[in-house]
Amino acid sequence: MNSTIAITGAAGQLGGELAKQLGGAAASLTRSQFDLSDDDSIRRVLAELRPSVLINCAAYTAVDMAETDADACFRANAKAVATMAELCHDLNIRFVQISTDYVFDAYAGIPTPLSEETPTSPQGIYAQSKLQGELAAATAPNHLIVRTCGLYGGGPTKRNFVETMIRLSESKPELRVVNDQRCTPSYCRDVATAVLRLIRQDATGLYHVTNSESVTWYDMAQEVFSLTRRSTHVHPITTTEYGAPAPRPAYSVLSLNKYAQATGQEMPTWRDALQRYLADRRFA
Ligand SMILES: NC(=O)C1=CN([C@@H]2O[C@H](COP(=O)(O)OP(=O)(O)OC[C@H]3O[C@@H](n4cnc5c(N)ncnc54)[C@H](OP(=O)(O)O)[C@@H]3O)[C@@H](O)[C@H]2O)C=CC1
Ligand SMILES: Cc1cn([C@H]2C[C@H](O)[C@@H](COP(=O)(O)OP(=O)(O)O[C@H]3O[C@@H](C)C(=O)[C@@H](O)[C@H]3O)O2)c(=O)[nH]c1=O
Repeated sequence: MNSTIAITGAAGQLGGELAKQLGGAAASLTRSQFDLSDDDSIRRVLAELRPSVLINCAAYTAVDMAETDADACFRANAKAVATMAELCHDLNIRFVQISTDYVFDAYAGIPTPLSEETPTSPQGIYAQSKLQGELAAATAPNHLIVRTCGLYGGGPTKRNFVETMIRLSESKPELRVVNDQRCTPSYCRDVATAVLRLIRQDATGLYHVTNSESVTWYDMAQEVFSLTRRSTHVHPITTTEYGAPAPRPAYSVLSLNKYAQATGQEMPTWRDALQRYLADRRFA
């Protein structure tokens, strides 16, 4: 086995950022090289590559489309993860699986940041497939599962809330954005740095890693337009009014205490991260 860190989904937001930060130490695998729907390709690539670490950033991430595409979503986000976990067991590879805040939903009483011990309650197809992927990943003896939220990064060609807001504002003077979902949208650069820190510390088990503090998507949209000096008017609406196909958590702010205790590091705030992303993007 060599010291290579293999990254799947390398053409995606987080995979691309990890590849950038790892440089030559990374074996970056895109969909054409590592297809989650093809077990044989997964087995062949990992047997040939024999990396020391496999970071799986590849996933079916189209949350709303998943509601009517369950088979493909579960094949990518659960079945393929089980295959990877089995191979990581057999080939003694450290398995790093990325998961989501959407595994949470209902909460009772006053919302407080959700810890790694908080019971999960995934509602939509995507969310359920990601929790099944966590359970599969945990069968690998040496596994690290990182839940994150609201990823953005990689510049204007990537699909995420920040880029969607910027793109829509170019053709619409007014937008309607939900104000009843609170979470912590996170800059891929900060999440990638934190994931690599956990890997270097030989951390195992489940960790929450997002930027810090929390915001509603409505307030996030407002901040995007304030920082980009756009006059787009944002109307606060409810999740019901928005009417997206997939259910989403009303509150999925993740507690970062376990990460802070393990690394001695505090994550940058979502506001600081957004400012840096938009500054970096201007020159992207
Ligand atoms: N985006 C977010 O807001 C959040 C994401 N996550 C999780 O983080 C991880 C990374 O997400 P993110 O970087 O945003 O995702 P992206 O959607 O940016 O990238 C996902 C990558 O996976 C690849 N992919 C999709 N389907 C397959 C498949 N069947 N076989 C091989 N590759 C495939 C895509 O390839 P291609 O480029 O060819 O389409 C893409 O490059 C995922 O596990 C996701 O569930 C967790 C919380 C929030
Ligand atoms: C584009 C848009 C979205 N919204 C709402 C929909 C949704 O509730 C919220 C976020 O919208 P998006 O569709 O951009 O993001 P969404 O696909 O919900 O993002 C999710 O991606 C997956 C992969 C994850 O794992 C989650 O952590 C989360 O980041 O904002 C509006 O209210 N108005 C809008 O114009």
